[in-house]
Amino acid sequence: MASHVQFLKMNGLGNAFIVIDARKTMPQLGADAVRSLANAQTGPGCDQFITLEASPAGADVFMRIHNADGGEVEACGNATRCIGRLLLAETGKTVVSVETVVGVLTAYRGDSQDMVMVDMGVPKFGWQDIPLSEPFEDTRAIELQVGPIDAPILHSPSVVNVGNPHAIFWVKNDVESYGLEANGPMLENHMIFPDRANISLAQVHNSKELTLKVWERGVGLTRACGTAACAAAVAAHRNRFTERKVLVHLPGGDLTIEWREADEHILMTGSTELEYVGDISLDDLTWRKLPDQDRVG
Ligand SMILES: N[C@H](CCC[C@H](N)C(=O)O)C(=O)O
Repeated sequence: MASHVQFLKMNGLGNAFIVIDARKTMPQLGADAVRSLANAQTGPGCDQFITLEASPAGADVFMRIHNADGGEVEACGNATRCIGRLLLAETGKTVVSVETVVGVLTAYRGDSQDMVMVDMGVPKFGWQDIPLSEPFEDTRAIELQVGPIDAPILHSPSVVNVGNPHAIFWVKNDVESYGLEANGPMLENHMIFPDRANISLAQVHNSKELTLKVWERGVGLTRACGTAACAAAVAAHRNRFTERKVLVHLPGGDLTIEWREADEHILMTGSTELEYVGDISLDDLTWRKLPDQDRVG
């Protein structure tokens, strides 16, 4: 078995990924290795660790997603865009397919090499689909006593599943003014969320624009979260706050989200960045950036 593996350091609006292409050699990296590499103190650092594998469903690739805490999860919109960029360049096609544990997603070339649009599929709203531990018939507004951020709530929180679970708290003031870093762990692990949840604070500016701050399940605060942007855009429209197409501002940049009326699919468009190629020693997980001329593939 190879003693080293190359990786790509990529990001979608600052949402950081380490990408390993295991379609040729499958490196044995367990949860402990993921945690070590995802931690910027001990590795390159990332929010999600992405492993590319052959697709059993015949898609261009199977994308396996692990959060920085080592847990495997169902969806990652920004990573899907980054992998879409790699596949679009690798295949020369204008449309590529990415299989995940919750289905096959489609990625489309955008107006430039770094811009990618992903069809994230159809959202789910049933309380069992989120999932929630209690029955709520109207998941646009669930009753959740959460203390500190109750006060400025404009509207009870909404929950949506876009492959992964999301809760959106509608706030009146600047999303930076609620100390999400302090409230995040309590909300992520609230007993109402048996699978935990990704937590967003959303400030709606007008019918076409909102701002998000996200505490990601298994990660913490991130610069951007694609599935959160999808969930918030859908929940905002369901609450009649916005139209079906909105511009979502995140700390790392903007995403355009459209919840298409014809088929209820969510389309997410935004930029991606390939930062560098690196190399990891599988013996001791030490790593280094590779100079351009040493890149393979
Ligand atoms: N950053 C990712 C979401 C990761 C969600 C993950 N934290 C989870 O546990 O579902 C995105 O762009 O969609």
